[in-house]
Amino acid sequence: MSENNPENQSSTTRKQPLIGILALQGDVREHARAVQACGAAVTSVRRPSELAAVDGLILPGGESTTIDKLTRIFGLRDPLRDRIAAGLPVYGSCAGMILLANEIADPAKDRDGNAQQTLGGLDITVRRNAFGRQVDSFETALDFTGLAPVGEAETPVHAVFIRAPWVERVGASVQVLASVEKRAATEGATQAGAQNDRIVAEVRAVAVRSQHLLATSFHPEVTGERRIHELFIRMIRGEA
Ligand SMILES: NC(=O)CC[C@H](N)C(=O)O
Repeated sequence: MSENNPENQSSTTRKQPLIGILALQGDVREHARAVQACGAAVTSVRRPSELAAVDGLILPGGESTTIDKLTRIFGLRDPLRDRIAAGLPVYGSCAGMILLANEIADPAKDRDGNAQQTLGGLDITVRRNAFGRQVDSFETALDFTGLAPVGEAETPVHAVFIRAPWVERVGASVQVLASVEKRAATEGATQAGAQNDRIVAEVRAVAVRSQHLLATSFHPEVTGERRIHELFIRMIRGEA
């Protein structure tokens, strides 16, 4: 069988997958650059017909309340929910993670008291802007499961968090790929009294996967980190 004959190759290896970036608001260009750097084809998605053409979709970081509203204005909410439910591989970063979550612990409400909606699909509960005021934005080296080729050591991901959510609950089907420690030393421990002072750390999930859905609280697209996008492309190809 000739490797060069396209008919002899499976549909996933015959061509590079076409990856759509939901381009309503947020850091669309950064994701597009990251996808291109991984050698995959990329296109903007603003219409149902554009959504129908893609093999995988990225929900960028930005403002989840705005993206939520715009999906409805652009007639994309139901098509997005339908394709996610039908198994479309989707990667959401930051606001994109919020949009993929089945539940938001603290949804924003508009003037009429309507809570923001998500697209859902990923059985997690997220808390928006979760890391608190002092550390609204921060960078850290993060251990991330499953990025290194088999047999090679994992090396940390340089992760940038910008008013990021964390994951408070994961369903049974959801795998945690990375977590951070939230040090609750200063306020909590001092209040408990000097004798009992100790450093306590809460561990919070910041990268999760469930089958065809991948989400990170942080932004690999802004640091030149390509391994998360590569993982997503392998998921689309059925290789991860
Ligand atoms: N960098 C981001 O995507 C921030 C997410 C934003 N805090 C939200 O709730 O949508």
